[in-house]
Amino acid sequence: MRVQVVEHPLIAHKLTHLRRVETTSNVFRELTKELVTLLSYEASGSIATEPVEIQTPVAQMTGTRLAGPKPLVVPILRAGLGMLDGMTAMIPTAEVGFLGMARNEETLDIVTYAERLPDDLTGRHVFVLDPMLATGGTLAEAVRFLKKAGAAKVTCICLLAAPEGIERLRGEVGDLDIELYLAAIDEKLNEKSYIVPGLGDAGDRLYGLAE
Ligand SMILES: O=P(O)(O)OC[C@H]1O[C@H](OP(=O)(O)OP(=O)(O)O)[C@H](O)[C@@H]1O
Ligand SMILES: O=c1cc[nH]c(=O)[nH]1
Ligand SMILES: [Mg+2]
Repeated sequence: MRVQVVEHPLIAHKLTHLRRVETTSNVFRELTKELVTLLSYEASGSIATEPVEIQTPVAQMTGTRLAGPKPLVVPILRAGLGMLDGMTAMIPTAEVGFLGMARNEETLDIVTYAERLPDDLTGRHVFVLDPMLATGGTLAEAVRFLKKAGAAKVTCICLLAAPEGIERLRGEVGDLDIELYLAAIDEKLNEKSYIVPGLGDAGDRLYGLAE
């Protein structure tokens, strides 16, 4: 499993603003979109391409285009939905599927309450979007599900991760062909399994419940 923290001054600046308790939902949504756009540049580095013959106004040349099958972007509802626009801005031809997953805040069990994906994922490069990798339970479950459905490669894009979550992911699905791109790895999880220092509940902050 490849793990890369994308280091860039704009990512560090925007992430700091995102974390601040006084950042309102509308600004939080805008920053999330901008951060995903920056992260997706790195995260799409291994996307498959093929040569294409084109004519410029001056000459014929061999250019490059994305190879089929189309990449599939899968936000994990709810919070992952906040990352979708930033990603499709960069890969407008991608297909989009949805996984609705929530962790029970008492037991930390993962409930998959929605699934709307293409029937056959064979050979597909899937980009999973979820801002928070805390205990890793949600992402491990999502990766297992997508791989079982035939995905050839899974690239996960998260804003923040706890070291405990990365280790769990490595232990449970690290032998599958997966990559993880992050804006930062934080210090630890607290007693409620929230990321410290983190940014709080990403879904609540995106959709106004934290204000
Ligand atoms: O790594 P884990 O310990 O599994 O926690 C991470 C999950 O928690 C959050 O979602 P949440 O369950 O709060 O659902 P929401 O997006 O609807 O708020 C987050 O968006 C991840 O999906
Ligand atoms: O810190 C955390 C952990 C899980 N989910 C969140 O939204 N935030
Ligand atoms: Mg939540």
